[in-house]
Amino acid sequence: MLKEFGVLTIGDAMITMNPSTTGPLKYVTQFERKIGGAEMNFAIGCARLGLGSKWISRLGKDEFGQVIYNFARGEGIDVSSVDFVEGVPTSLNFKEIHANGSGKTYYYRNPSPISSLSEEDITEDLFDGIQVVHLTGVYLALGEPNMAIVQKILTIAKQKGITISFDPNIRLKLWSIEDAREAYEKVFPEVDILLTGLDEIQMISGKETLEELVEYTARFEIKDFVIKDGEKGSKLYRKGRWIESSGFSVTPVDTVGAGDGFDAGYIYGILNHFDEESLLRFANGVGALVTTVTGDNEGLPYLEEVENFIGDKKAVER
Ligand SMILES: Nc1ncnc2c1ncn2[C@@H]1O[C@H](COP(=O)(O)OP(=O)(O)OP(=O)(O)O)[C@@H](O)[C@H]1O
Ligand SMILES: O=C(O)C(=O)C[C@H](O)[C@H](O)CO
Repeated sequence: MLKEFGVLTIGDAMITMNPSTTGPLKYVTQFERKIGGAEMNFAIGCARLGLGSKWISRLGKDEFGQVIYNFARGEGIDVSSVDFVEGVPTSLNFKEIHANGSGKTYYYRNPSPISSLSEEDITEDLFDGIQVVHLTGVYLALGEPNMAIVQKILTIAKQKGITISFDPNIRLKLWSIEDAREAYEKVFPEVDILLTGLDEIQMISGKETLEELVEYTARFEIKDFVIKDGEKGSKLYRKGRWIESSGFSVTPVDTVGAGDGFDAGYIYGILNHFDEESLLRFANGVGALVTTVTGDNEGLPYLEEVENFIGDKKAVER
C-alpha cells in the first residue's frame, strides 16, 4: 500500500437485502440488493477518509462473491488477501428497518466462506505498511477456530509494534453472551483501543456505572476506552479522565453501520494525532453521517464531507 497510513482488518462480508418499506420483515415484499459486513464497512470508511485499507476475507465462488469483491475493489480497498472458495455460498443478510431508522438483521451465513481461512493464511507480509489492526467480535462469532487466527494476528501485530483496535460488535444471533465474553476477555489484554457501545460493554462486563466499567477495562490495561452512545455521541476514558463529545443532530434513516463508521473516523484521528476532543468530534461526525443514508456503508463520508459537516471547513457550494 502506498498511502501514508495503513489499516488492516479481517471479516466476512455479505449481500444485504435492504427492505423497500419499514416494519416487520415478514410483510416486506421488495428489497434492494446492497452489501454489508462490519469489518468491510470499516475498511470502506478508512479508504474514503484516505487511509490505506487492507481487508482479509473469503467470499463464495459465486455471483454474489464477485459483486462484493468488485465493490470493495472499487472503494479502493486492498483486496489482495480476499479469495474465493468453492462450495460455500457468499453470506446473506436480510434487514428489517423500523420507522425511527433502527433495525434488525436476519442472517444466512452459517457456514460462511471466511471459515475456510486458516492460520497459514496469516503471513507476516500482510502487515507491511500497517499501523493499525482493527478486529471485531463479528469475525470471532463466526466460528471457534477464528480465535486461533485472531491470536496469530495479535501476536504478529504486537511483535511489529502495530496498534490494535477492537470493537466487540456483539451479535447475539451468532453466539451467546457467555461465549462472547469468554472470547473478548482473551483478546482484551492485547487491545490498545476499545471501541464499544455502552450497552455492549455493560452486557460484557455485567457492570452498570462508568466507574465500574473503567475498573473492568483497567484490568486489561486498555489505553483508550471509547464508548459510543448513539445520538448522544461518545466518550473516551484515557489516562484517568473522561472526555465527552455530544452527537450531531441528524435525521437518521438507517442506523446500521454507524458504529463501523465511527471506528474508521476514530482510527483516522489516531493516525493523524488528533487531540481527544477532536478525535471524538470527528468520529461522531462520521457516525452521524452514516445514519442519514440507507445502507450499511453508503453514507460513509469522504474526508472533505466530514470536515464540512463538523464545521472544520467551509463548503464551497457554488
Ligand atoms: N441517531 C444518531 N444521531 C447522531 N449520531 C449518531 C446517531 N446514531 C449513531 N450516531 C453516531 O454514530 C456513533 C456510533 O453509533 P452507535 O452508538 O449506534 O454505535 P454501535 O452501537 O457500535 O453501532 P452499530 O449498530 O453500527 O454496531 C455514535 O457514537 C454517534 O456518534
Ligand atoms: O457484519 C455483520 O454481521 C452485519 O450485521 C452486517 C452489518 O453491515 C454490520 O453489522 C454493521 O455493523
